[in-house]
Amino acid sequence: MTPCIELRNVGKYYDSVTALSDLSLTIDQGEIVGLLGHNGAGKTTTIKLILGVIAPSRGDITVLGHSPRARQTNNLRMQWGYLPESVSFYEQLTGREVLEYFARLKRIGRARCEELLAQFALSQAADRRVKTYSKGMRQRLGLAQAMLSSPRLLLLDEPTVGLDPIATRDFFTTLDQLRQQGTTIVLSSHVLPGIEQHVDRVAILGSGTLHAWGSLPELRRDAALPLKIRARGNWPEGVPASLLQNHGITAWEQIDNHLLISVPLERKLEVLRLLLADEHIEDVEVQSPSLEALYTHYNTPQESRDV
Ligand SMILES: Nc1ncnc2c1ncn2[C@@H]1O[C@H](COP(=O)(O)OP(=O)(O)OP(=O)(O)O)[C@@H](O)[C@H]1O
Repeated sequence: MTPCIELRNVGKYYDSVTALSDLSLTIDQGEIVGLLGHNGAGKTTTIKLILGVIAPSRGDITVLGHSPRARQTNNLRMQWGYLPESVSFYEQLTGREVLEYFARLKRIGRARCEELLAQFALSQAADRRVKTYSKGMRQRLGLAQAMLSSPRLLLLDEPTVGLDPIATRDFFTTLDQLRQQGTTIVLSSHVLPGIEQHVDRVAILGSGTLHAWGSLPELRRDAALPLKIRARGNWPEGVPASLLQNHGITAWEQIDNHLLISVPLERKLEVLRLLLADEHIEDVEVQSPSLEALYTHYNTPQESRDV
């Protein structure tokens, strides 16, 4: 597959501040990539470097085969969508006027604006001034602006900030649809819930350094965090030692008629077989390490990791 974005050993320094150091990523066309990290991790810097708004201090960046700062990229950039971290608009303009203003800059017709106003539930408020919009409405207007050109590449900096749960869900549904149409999407976030099912790969950044890069199954394998198995059973005299202890499984606790077991990934099937062979078991649930657990793991210094 042709890469859409390539960063090779990219660093960005501001005097004594290292915003990003030695970042290498290859992002394929049509994938959704999450840039995750705390405040100051380097997410916005990465997005600005990909956009060509700032130049790297070292390393190389190519977007669709060109340097994002090369002159021939100007036309290509018209087909990219970008949502900055803090969206601000001309407060005196209406939502429709704002969108039409950006549409004119990108030589896009009004029909597309109407389509996006409807898609982001702003049609009814389209003739109200932006200064009367709630935070969520501004964010939705920003997203509509980013999607004006039906972009092949969409860069979104903290897109779900200010969105309520329904708007967040709708937003991710839109991203899934765009991915199906071949759009490459890079989104930065420090809000993890909700992202997991929608990203193909994540880059976990901390203090300008890449801590982890891969799909969630890859990161789960690499992190080797234990699985949680939750079983419900009806043992008349408590959980018998023969069920787990006698098999060397010690990380478990019983709360009423629930068993909470922590096992290494490679023992999953063995433990499931043991549980399913027990006549008192009524239900079994397996929980893979969540994105939150992986994020915490990779943001913990290696020497302090408890695995
Ligand atoms: N123009 C600049 N001058 C000096 N330092 C900068 C500049 N831009 C970014 N930095 C520093 O680079 C580091 C990374 O910043 P960046 O904005 O990329 O982080 P971020 O992950 O997007 O954080 P946040 O979630 O808070 O937006 C921070 O320490 C920031 O202070």
